[in-house]
Formats: sequence, C-alpha cells, structure tokens
Amino acid sequence: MPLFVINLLLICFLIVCLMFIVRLFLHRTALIYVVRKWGEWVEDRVHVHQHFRVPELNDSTQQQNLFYRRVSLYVNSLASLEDSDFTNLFSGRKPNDILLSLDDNQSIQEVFLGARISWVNQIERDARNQVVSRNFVMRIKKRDKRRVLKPYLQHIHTVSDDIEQRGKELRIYNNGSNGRWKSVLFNHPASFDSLVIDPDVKAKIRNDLEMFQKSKQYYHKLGRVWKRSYLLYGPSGTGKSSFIAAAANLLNYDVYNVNLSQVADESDLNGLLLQTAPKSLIVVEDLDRYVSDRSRSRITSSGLMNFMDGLLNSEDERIMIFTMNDKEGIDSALLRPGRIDMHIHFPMCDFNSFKNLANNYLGVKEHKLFTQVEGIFQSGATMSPAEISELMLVNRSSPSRALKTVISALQSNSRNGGGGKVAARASDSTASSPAPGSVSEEGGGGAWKEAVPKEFRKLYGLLRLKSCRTPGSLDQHDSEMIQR
Ligand SMILES: Nc1ncnc2c1ncn2[C@@H]1O[C@H](COP(=O)(O)OP(=O)(O)OP(=O)(O)O)[C@@H](O)[C@H]1O
Ligand SMILES: [Mg+2]
Repeated sequence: MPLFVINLLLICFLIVCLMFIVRLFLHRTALIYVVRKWGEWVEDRVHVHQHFRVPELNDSTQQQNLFYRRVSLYVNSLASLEDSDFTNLFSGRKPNDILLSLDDNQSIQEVFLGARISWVNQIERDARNQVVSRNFVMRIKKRDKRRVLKPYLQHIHTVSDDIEQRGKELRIYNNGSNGRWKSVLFNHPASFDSLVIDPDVKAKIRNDLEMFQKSKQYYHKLGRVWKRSYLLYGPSGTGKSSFIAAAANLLNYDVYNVNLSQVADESDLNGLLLQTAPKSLIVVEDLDRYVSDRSRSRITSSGLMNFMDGLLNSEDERIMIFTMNDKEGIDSALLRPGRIDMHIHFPMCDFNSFKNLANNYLGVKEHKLFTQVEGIFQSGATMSPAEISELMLVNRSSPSRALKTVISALQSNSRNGGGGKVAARASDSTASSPAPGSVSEEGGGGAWKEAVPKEFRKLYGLLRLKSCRTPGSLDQHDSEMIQR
C-alpha cells in the first residue's frame, strides 16, 4: 500500500479519535448544553416566529381564563422543567407530592411533533412588587404553526385533564329521598395491593379497568356508550366493598352509591343517573336483596335494566358496579353480557388468601403454625377474609397469638358445620347493616360479632382480657372489641 494512503488513513483515524474525545468532553462537562443553546440562538435568528399569549384573566370581563389554568398545569408538568437550570419546588396535596413550578419570566422548551415550542411564564409587577398581570406566552416557528398548533392545543387539553383527574380529591355521593346526591370527601385507604384476591384475577381486573380508561376512541368507533359494568358476588366480608374503594382510588373516580330503597320511582332513578359526573363509579350494593324483596324498592325489573343500560352521553366515561351475596335465582336477563360486562367472584378465605392476609396484617411470610392452618383449610374449614383480618388486626402485637386465635376460630367454625354455614350466617349478618354497601364503612367488626360462633367469642374474649393486662398494648379500637 502506498505511503500516502497509510498517512491518509492515519489522519482519518486521528480525526475520528479527536471528535470522540471532544464529544466526550462536551458531555462530561455539560458544555454540550452551551453549544446546543448557541445553536438554538442562531436558529432563532434565521426563523420567523409567532407568539400566542394566554392571559390569566379575560381582558374584558376580568374573569378567570380557564385555558390559563390548563396551560399552567401542562407547562409545570413538562419533563424539561426537571432538567432546567432553575425550578421552584412546592409540596402537593398528597403527603409525598412535590410539585415543580416555573419561576417569574422563566422560559421552557419542548419538542412536539418535531417542532420546537417555547413557553414564558410572564409575570408583570408594579413598583411595590405586586403582581399586575400573569400570562403564558407561547412561541412557535411560523413554518410549524399550521401543522402543529391544533394538535398541540388538543394535547394540552388532554394532558391537563389527566393531571387534574389524578390530583383531584375524591368524593362519595349518596342519594337522599329528595332525589338528589349528597357528597362527602372520600379517602378510603383501600388499594389493589392490599386487596387479597387471586393474583391472576387481580391482574386481569386491573388491566381491564386501565384498558377501559384508555378506550374512548374505541367505544366511539363501535357506537357504544363509554361504560363498563362489573358484578361482584360472594359472601359477606370477602372484599366487595373494599374492591370498590380500591377501584375508585386506582382510577381516581368519584363514587356514586345508589341506595335503591331511597329511590321513589324510575324517573327518579334516571334523574340520579343524569346527575352523575363523568369519570365516576356508580355503585349499587346488595342488588340481590332488592331484586328478591320487592318491598325494599319501587323500581320494576325493566326500570332496573334501563338504569343498568344507562343511556348516558357517549363521551362520558362511567363504570357501574353491582354487588350481590349470591347470584343464584337472579333473572339471567339482568346479568346478561353487555348489561354486566364482567362477573367477579369473591370467595371465602383459602390457605393462599390466609397467607396474604398474614403478610399484610402481621408482616409474617412464613410461620411454624402455617402447616396446621393449611391442614384445617384442607379439612374444609373456612372463614371470610373480614373475620380473619379482624382477628389478625386486634392481635397484631403477637403474630403467634394471632395465628393461634385464627386456628381456634377455624376449628370452632369447622366443628359448627364448616365454611358454608359461616358464609350463610355472615350473609345474614348484613341484613341488619344500616345502609347497603357504604364504601367507607369498615364491615369487619359488626359482621365478626354475628358470624363467629359464640363459643369462640368466649375464648377470644378470654384471650383479649389476658392480653389487655399489658398496659398500652391495645388501641381504642381494641378496647371496643373487648366490650362486645
Ligand atoms: N379480599 C380481601 N382482602 C383484604 N381485606 C379484606 C378482604 N375481604 C375483606 N377484607 C377486610 O374486611 C373488611 C370488610 O370487607 P368488605 O366490606 O369489603 O366486605 P364485603 O364483601 O363488601 O361484605 P358485605 O357483603 O357484607 O358488604 C374490609 O374492610 C377489609 O379490611
Ligand atoms: Mg360490602
């Protein structure tokens, strides 16, 4: 090979090495950002830009400009804000939330559909440093505007909606006899993680709920109302109401709890449905009782079915949840596909659920008493998760004592006729519950008293009294339990 070719190759190699080292140096020292900024500065000088101002107040009426709020939510959520040279940090509504916020007159950029868009948080102050006006000013290349502006504004709407939805405080609504909803704040701590059901079923439902939330276009294309219905069925104390609370927390939906015995007639029921807001869970608990005992409600079957089909605005997403202890003997038309999209069974506790509860309530993954518990479950004994969790909760200071208490309860239950009997008795116990299916209600304590055999309650009382001798080992809730 001629010498000059070798030299040429050598020079090329050296140039590549040099470029690599320069690039590495720029990245390591963050000089790359400086170079990039210069590049953008030059680019800005050779393009014509268009500016859009979003004032906080409408010029003529001095009323709040709703779009300003959306832009504010959107801009302060941009990932580029985290990378910017300066950012204000504020605490959010939830305890661990930290919110980022642009400073006065700070600018930020993002790339949308290949177009660079920048925002300035323009704040004007007077001589006394009082804010005179607030605006967000958007800047975009004239060349990109026609292509990008419309989808970009739509994108701002969608993202800000989503942020608002995630940050909103949830409420639970109950209907009164006047055909109106009354609401209170809803902060039930239930989550899908704390809910003990078959892991595959749990994953399937979570997936189904999340898919539904993202399926607006799909439902629209099919010409279907954007709604999904679930039936939760199983004995009392198996987690149906807890599931509803967990779903509301997962989706960030308000809960509308329909008490059918308070509904005067079908038009009243439809009126209630129309008063519900989008992004909500509409819940009817203990539907089987209303259906089998007509004296509890003045709604006919067809009225109920119309309600379940819910002629709602197709744009408004809603989820309906019905609960039942037993679906035997229920008119199949009421439960047909389309009217109810998914049937979810909530069974009594088995050994696997018991282990999950022991982990959640006692922090115990393995224990020498587990083999004995497994044997008792295999012999056919069972109790509801509510009963077992209640026993674990009050004995949480000593896992061994908690497990022994559960074992005694299971054995006692088995001697008294097995799980079926407890299940039946547990269902009966809800007949006296004050309001059907209040999501915020912790059903464990009351049902426990009714469902656990007397003999065991005596034994349990003795154990509680004994443990009570250790000062400070019980909280307020525990003392209430002893008095029962
Ligand atoms: N599957 C479960 N996973 C975790 N905790 C549960 C479960 N089932 C019941 N619990 C506990 O028992 C309590 C009562 O459960 P919940 O009210 O959800 O039962 P339910 O099925 O709605 O009963 P009912 O039919 O009587 O209304 C809950 O607060 C929760 O602490
Ligand atoms: Mg319930």
